[in-house]
Amino acid sequence: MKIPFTKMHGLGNNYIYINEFETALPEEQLPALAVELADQYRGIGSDGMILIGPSDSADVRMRIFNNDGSEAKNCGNGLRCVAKYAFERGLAGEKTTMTIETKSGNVSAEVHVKENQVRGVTVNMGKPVLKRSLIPMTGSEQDQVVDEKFEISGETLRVTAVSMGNPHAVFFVNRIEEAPLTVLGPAIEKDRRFPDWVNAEFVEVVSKTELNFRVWERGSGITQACGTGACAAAVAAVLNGRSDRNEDITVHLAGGDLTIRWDEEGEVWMTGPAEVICDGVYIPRENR
Ligand SMILES: N[C@@H](CCC[C@H](N)C(=O)O)C(=O)O
Repeated sequence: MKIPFTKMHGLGNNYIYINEFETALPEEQLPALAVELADQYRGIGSDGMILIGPSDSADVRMRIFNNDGSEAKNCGNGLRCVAKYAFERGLAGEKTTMTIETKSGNVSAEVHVKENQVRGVTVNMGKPVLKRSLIPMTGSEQDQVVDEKFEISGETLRVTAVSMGNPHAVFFVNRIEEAPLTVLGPAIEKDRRFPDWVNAEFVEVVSKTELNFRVWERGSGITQACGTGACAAAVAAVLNGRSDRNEDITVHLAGGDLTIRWDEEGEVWMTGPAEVICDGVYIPRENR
């Protein structure tokens, strides 16, 4: 068996995309395939695998697997890449605004096209979920987790928790260079207070409209960018009075910038790039 694929990235957050309109993959093999593809030595190398397939409720469906094989419910950088792929390969007709089904609900994405190529994508990421039990996070009965004391590995931090369909723990730091990504990232990710584990984000507030950002992703470790994480960071900045609602916030990630806005109606908007790296055909290990 050979698997046609496209490698794409959004700000360096790269996944192997497989078109399920053309290629059927056995459900039980998906986690292992994600791990195999992501292996930079014997696979292709990536932060994980994303499937683009038919949907009953939207133009296309996205499924995302991290590089440890776990399946997540949402992926911001993935959504922009899926929109670009669907537009350029005619999966959503000629629509420049399309709907995408995810495991956390449907979203809409608008592609910005120049000379028949998608140069950027704006996604309405929907409303953030702030209720503690839905993040999910254990703890006191407090309804929302905003600037809450969080002790871990002998350090005392303060956490704001936001779900963008997937869970995020946001920690503000004074200087992004000092973000304890490798020291505390793995411990936060699997901390028992987050029953589904969590993506850990460190954020420096440069100004009300500018944030520096670094991420330790659940299931993938350090990545160059996390779209849902950038949305969570902007929401957390507003909840902590460090940014304003309805204002564009530029989030500087390791791989580049995203523009995030949490509007008056409660919707979070994300705008940023998406790029194709290459198309290819993968030969699974067992078939070599
Ligand atoms: N990189 C993604 C998020 C991917 C899933 C995440 N690691 C999780 O397990 O929730 C993004 O751009 O949002």
